[in-house]
This record gives sequence, structure tokens and C-alpha cells, in this order.
Amino acid sequence: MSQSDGSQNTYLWIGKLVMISLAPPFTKALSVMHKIEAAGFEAYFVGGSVRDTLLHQPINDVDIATSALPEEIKTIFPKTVDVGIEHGTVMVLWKGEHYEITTFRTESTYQDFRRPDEVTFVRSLKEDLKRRDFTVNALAMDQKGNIIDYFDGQTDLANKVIRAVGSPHERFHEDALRMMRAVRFISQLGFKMEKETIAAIEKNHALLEKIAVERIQVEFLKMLMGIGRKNGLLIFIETGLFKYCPGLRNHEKALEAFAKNQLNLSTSLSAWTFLLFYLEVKSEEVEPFLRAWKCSRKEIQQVETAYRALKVRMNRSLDRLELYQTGLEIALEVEKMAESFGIPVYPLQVKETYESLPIKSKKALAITGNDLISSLKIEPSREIGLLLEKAEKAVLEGKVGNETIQILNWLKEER
Ligand SMILES: Nc1ccn([C@@H]2O[C@H](COP(=O)(O)OP(=O)(O)OP(=O)(O)O)[C@@H](O)[C@H]2O)c(=O)n1
Ligand SMILES: [Mg+2]
Repeated sequence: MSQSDGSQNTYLWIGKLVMISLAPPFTKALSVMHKIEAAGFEAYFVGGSVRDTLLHQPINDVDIATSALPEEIKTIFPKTVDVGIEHGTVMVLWKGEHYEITTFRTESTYQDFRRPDEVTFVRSLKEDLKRRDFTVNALAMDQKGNIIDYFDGQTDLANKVIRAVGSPHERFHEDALRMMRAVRFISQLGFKMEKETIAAIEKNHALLEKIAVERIQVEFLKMLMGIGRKNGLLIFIETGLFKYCPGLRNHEKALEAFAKNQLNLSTSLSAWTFLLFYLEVKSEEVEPFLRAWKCSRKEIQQVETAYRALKVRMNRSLDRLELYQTGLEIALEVEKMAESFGIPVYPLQVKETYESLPIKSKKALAITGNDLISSLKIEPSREIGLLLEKAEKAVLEGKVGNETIQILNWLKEER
């Protein structure tokens, strides 16, 4: 009997038959699956959605793997987009939803540890699952909810173990990012890592250098924000992966301290801010540090603001001007961060104080540079900016009301 002919017997042959009820993201995708099967091909749910369903965790998107070639998928569905056709992925637009459908494939040779030189499409599900990263990610589910498990992924799920499929060394050589994914899953799922998988990371950690920082960042943040952060970070340190991440190489001790403290890291903003705090990054080094991690300008600004505020908040509450400069959203986030250090926090008071501020942004100030030029007869110069700042501060401190005439008179007296 073939292992890939999609018949019920295939599953019985493996000896694993588990029935579960399908969640809405799956049931919605069923008609896509039916259509592929009606055309004579196999189709399965694969990857994270199957893993998370078995863990009773919510799922977002479903990935579908099929024995049909990309060109065949395109003849089955009227609307498709070639999102990654060279890797076998076609996006199908169907009944108002979109689905990524990937042809079963093996990846034969890898020269650069990042992506296959050559993708070989195969007709066998088992061949496809064999080249996936971890046993818990190498599960497939058919449209009836039967689980297909060739690599004992369900046992590892039950024992909470991350284990590479087959040879970890080979899996990490195929894609070195998988080493980061391993520590990310440890943290995200609260799992342990199997010994040989750890040993292979220790041996191959330097391959991470070949991977784009953007991709590493995604896994790194998920690791920092997971429920098993301590364990994930400790393995990230012990295996030496940290040395190949921007700005972390000489900070083993600080990272350990960061791992061991119970912190409330629910957002990427708090993750970055705590990291900077533990590494004791100097204010002027924050920007280059985050730039090396490929954070966006906006993110960098927000983290700089939060970091500045947290350093103040460790000693005292923010004053009105600092609260204004920080903004309510970040100030409340900083309260949560401070709470992680056992500092008494007052989020309601922060909210009330913020709401009582006469202005919330520069735009709300009742004078502009042009007012200064026309009323105070000042030439356009640096002085304008300085006067506006002075006025802004005075309004916030209640020294003057936020009214054009009042501010102008006050500035005239002050000059
Ligand atoms: N470097 C990688 C990335 C992905 N995969 C396989 O592709 C699936 C889907 O990948 P992805 O969506 O990146 O990860 P998920 O496991 O689905 O995790 P998440 O819930 O974060 O999406 C994985 O489960 C795994 O089978 C892999 O083998 N190697
Ligand atoms: Mg996924």
C-alpha cells in the first residue's frame, strides 16, 4: 500500500487515527480541499494550525499542502496569485478568503543555508513532511480531522518536546533560521528541547550569520514574549545563538539576568525596552542598536521614549512634562513594566494627570511660529523653535493659559 495515496488505509497503516472537531478556519477551507480532491489530488492542513489545534490553542491562518503542482492548482481555481510559485506556493482566492496552497516538495541541495537551490516537487505527503523543521510541525490533518503523524509529533506534543525531524544537523543546514525557531517554540509553547536538537544548535550556531536579521528578529521577539521565556532565553544563551544576534555578543550575564526575572512582556515595545534596560544600553546607543535589529523608525522612536520613561519611573513617577512627552499609551505601558520590578504603580492616576494636561501635542499649542514672526517681529531663525518650546513648557506647567494673546504677552515679558 502506498503511503501517499490519501486513502483512509494510509492512516490506519501508520497506526495513528485521531478524530477532532474542526475549528472555523478549517471548516471555511474545506470547500477548497474538496475542490482539489475532486480534481484527483490530495490536500492536507499542515504546519502550525494543526499543532495549535492539538494544543487547544487558537489558530490564525491555515496552510494547505497538496500533491497538485502549482500549475495544476491554477487550473482548478479561477483566481490565484503567484505569491511564491518558485517554492510551490500559490495563493487561491476563494469565497472571499485567501489560502496559501503549497505543493508537496523536498529541498534537495542547500548551498547558502537559507533557501533551497532547487525545490523538487513530489507527490508524496510523507516526503514533504520529512523535510519540515520539528516533529510537532510535521503533522498533517485531512479534511475529516484525521491526523497524519509519521514522526511521532503527537508524542512530542504530549511530552512538550521540540525535536527536529530526522537529523537536526541536516534540518539546520537546510535553513539556519530553524535554530531560532527552536528556541522560539520552547518559549512560545512552554516546551523543552530534545538533547540532540540542542547539541546540533551548539554545533551550528554560527550559521545564523547567514540569515537576514529581519527574519531573526521575528523569532527573537516571539521568544521574548512567550510563556516559557526563561527556558527559551537560557537555551538561546547556552547554545551560543545570542552571539550571532545584533548587539548581544558581549552580554551573556545581562541576558541571563533578563531571562531569570519574571517580567510582564506582552508587547514588542516592552520586550525591546526591557532588553535595553538589562543590557544597560546608553541613550545614544539605543538608535544604532535597534537599527542593527532592523526596527522601523517609528518603532525606534517609541522604544526610545519608553526606555527614557522607564529609567525615570524606576525612581519616581513621571512629572507632567515627562508624561506629555511620553504620551498616555506608552506611559501606561511603562507603568506595567515598572510593576514587573515590584514598584507600586498608579495607572489611574497617570490617566487622570494626562487627561488634565492643557495640551496633548505641539499642534494643540495656541501659537505657531508664524504668530511669533508677525507679533514679536522676530526673523525666521532658531530662536522661534526655542520660544515655542518655552511656551509649550510654560503651558504644561500651568504658568500660562493656552491662549494666543496670553502666551505672546508672557513670552514678551520673558524675553
Ligand atoms: N524554517 C521553516 C519554516 C517553516 N517550516 C514548516 O512550515 C510550517 C509553517 O511555517 P510557519 O507558518 O512559519 O510556522 P508555524 O509552525 O506555522 O508557526 P506559526 O504559528 O508561528 O505560524 C511549519 O509548521 C513547518 O512545518 C519549516 O519546516 N522550516
Ligand atoms: Mg504558520
